Order: sequence, then structure tokens, then C-alpha cells
Amino acid sequence: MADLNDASGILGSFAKPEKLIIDTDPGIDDAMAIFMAFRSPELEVLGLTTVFGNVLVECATHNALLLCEMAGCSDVPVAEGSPEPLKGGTPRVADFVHGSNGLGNVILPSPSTKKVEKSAAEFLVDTVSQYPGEVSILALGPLTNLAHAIKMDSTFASKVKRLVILGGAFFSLGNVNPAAEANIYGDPEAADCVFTCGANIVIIGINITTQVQLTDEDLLEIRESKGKHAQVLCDMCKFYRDWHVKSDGVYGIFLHDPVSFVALVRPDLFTYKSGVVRVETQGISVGHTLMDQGIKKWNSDNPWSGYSPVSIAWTVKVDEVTNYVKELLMKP
Ligand SMILES: O=c1[nH]c(=O)c2ncn([C@@H]3O[C@H](CO)[C@@H](O)[C@H]3O)c2[nH]1
Repeated sequence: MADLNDASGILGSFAKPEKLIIDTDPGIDDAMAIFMAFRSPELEVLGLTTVFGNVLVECATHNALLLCEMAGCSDVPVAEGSPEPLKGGTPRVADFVHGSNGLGNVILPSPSTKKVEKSAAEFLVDTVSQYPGEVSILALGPLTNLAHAIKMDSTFASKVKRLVILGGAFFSLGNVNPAAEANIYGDPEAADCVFTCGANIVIIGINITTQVQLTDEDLLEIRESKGKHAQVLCDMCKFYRDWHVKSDGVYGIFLHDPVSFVALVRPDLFTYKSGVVRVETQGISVGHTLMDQGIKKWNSDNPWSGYSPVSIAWTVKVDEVTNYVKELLMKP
């Protein structure tokens, strides 16, 4: 497994950018992470795949196309993914966090491009097969598309370079309820499938992402900067910020998706623990993520036994990650 604390592989050479697919449900903090990825020369964004989550999947696709266009990257393919969780039923959406259009109710033009014909799972499987061992995936929403890809191609997991996931709350409170974080709660069966698939996985939980915030002062500084997308992002963030005041008493925003993006490009700014992670799929704690850290030798097998370990972010260099996000958002 790659040494997560060694960033030299990705940062040492700009000669060969790392191939990346972003699986996303944009979403205001998704928009930030997507813009950040497009502004990072060490990455080559091969495509966006969309999923329900912060918004319905049709809205996620609309927003993904629009964000690509705003970034000047309208040639980047967008493949629409799952409208519902693996087991079916009405998807849970978080319009109370992101506004009814997912982008803070900011009025924006419609995209002029269209989604590709392939489904998200087909796009993931085909692209990863085209470049085995070379494509990383940044997963910012419920893990339904990835679970479909794993079920579609039994070699998918072994061919993904790195899978960096925003999801879960490790040994801390969720944000849907005390047990569960929104992305995992949105499709717990998919999350359990992905976490146990054997891929090279790094999970960034909200126990990490809630430590990294932009204050109202930071948002003002970004708005007044010459950052390429600073104005529009700050407009979107008004709605998101008001939710944080109401929900968490925070006069600012949590940087969930941007922090996960930073973990992709600057893994050295985090420490990690390795262990098997399972997801509760029933009962009052549905969506709860629980890691066996391997500290205890169990007397008998349990539902964690026999699966490959994943890495979960354990600590974060808060100031350095915050500054990394700010600098990228303020880049002209
Ligand atoms: O349902 C939600 N409730 C929240 O409080 C909340 N805060 C942020 N989010 C979104 O869900 C992911 C993190 O759990 C990110 O995509 C946030 O935008 C939330 N979703």
C-alpha cells in the first residue's frame, strides 16, 4: 500500500498528472472541491460522475455540467449516476443545507453541454479498465455509483489507484443524527460494499472535516480576492453558512469536500489509522461507520473479520489545510 505520509509521488513531479474521476453530488462544498481540482496542475480530471445526495441526481448532473463549463473545462465528460440508493426507495436529499438548486439558490445560466450516454458506473468501470492502476477517484457523495461499479466488474477495486472518500464519522457524532454522516446515511449498503471491496481506500470522516472551517472573515477575504471563482462561490456559501449558524452555531462553514480534496493531493497533511470499516445497515444506528483498529485479538470471528483494512484520516494539520484551500480559492 502507498505510504500516505509521503507526498513526493504526487507532488515531486508535475510531468505526469494523476488521473482523477470525481464522483459528486454538487452541492456547494462539492463545487469548491471541483473548482480546486480543475485548478491543480498535478491532476488530470478525466470525468465527473454524479449521484443523488445533496440534491437529486438530475440536479447533480445539471450542476456538474455547469461547474465544468464555469471552470472552462466543458470538454470533461459528465456521466449521470444513480437516482436512488442500492436497495431502492426515495433518495434523501439535503436541500436545507445547499438550497433547492444545490448551489445556494444562486441563479446561474443553464449549461450548454450534455451528459455522456454511459451511466456513471459504466464510465467508472471503462475508464479504470483503460488505465489500470492509474486512475484515482475522489468520492464526495453517497457511494452508490462505486458499489454498482464494484458489482459490475469484479476487477474494478484492484484496478483503482486510490479511492479517497468523504464519508462517515469515526468515534464522533454524525451530521444526520448522532449515529450517521450524510453520505453514508444516504446509502449504507453501498458504503459497506465499497469499504469492504479491497481497494486502496482512504476515508475522510467528518470528525476530520469539521475541524477545518472558513470563518466569516475568511469568506470575506476570499470574496475580496481576485480568485477566479471567488465571487460566485462566496455567493453560494451564504446559504451554506446560514445553515451552519443554525445547525452548529458556527459563524462560517465546514470544508467537508475541500478537505477531502486536499487529502488527495497533500496526504502528508494528515495522519491515518488502518483497520476494517463496516457500516450499520439497520436499526437506529443505520449509516454508522465503525472501525476495528486491530488493537484487540478477538476470541471469535465477527462481521469485521476477513476484510481488507482501509485507511481513515486520524489527525489533520488544520492551519495548513485551511491555508491550502484558501490559497487555491484565491488564485486568480
Ligand atoms: O444532511 C446533511 N446534514 C448536514 O448537517 C450537513 N452538513 C453538510 N452536509 C453535506 O453532506 C456532506 C458531509 O456530510 C457534504 O457533502 C456536505 O455538503 C450535510 N448534510
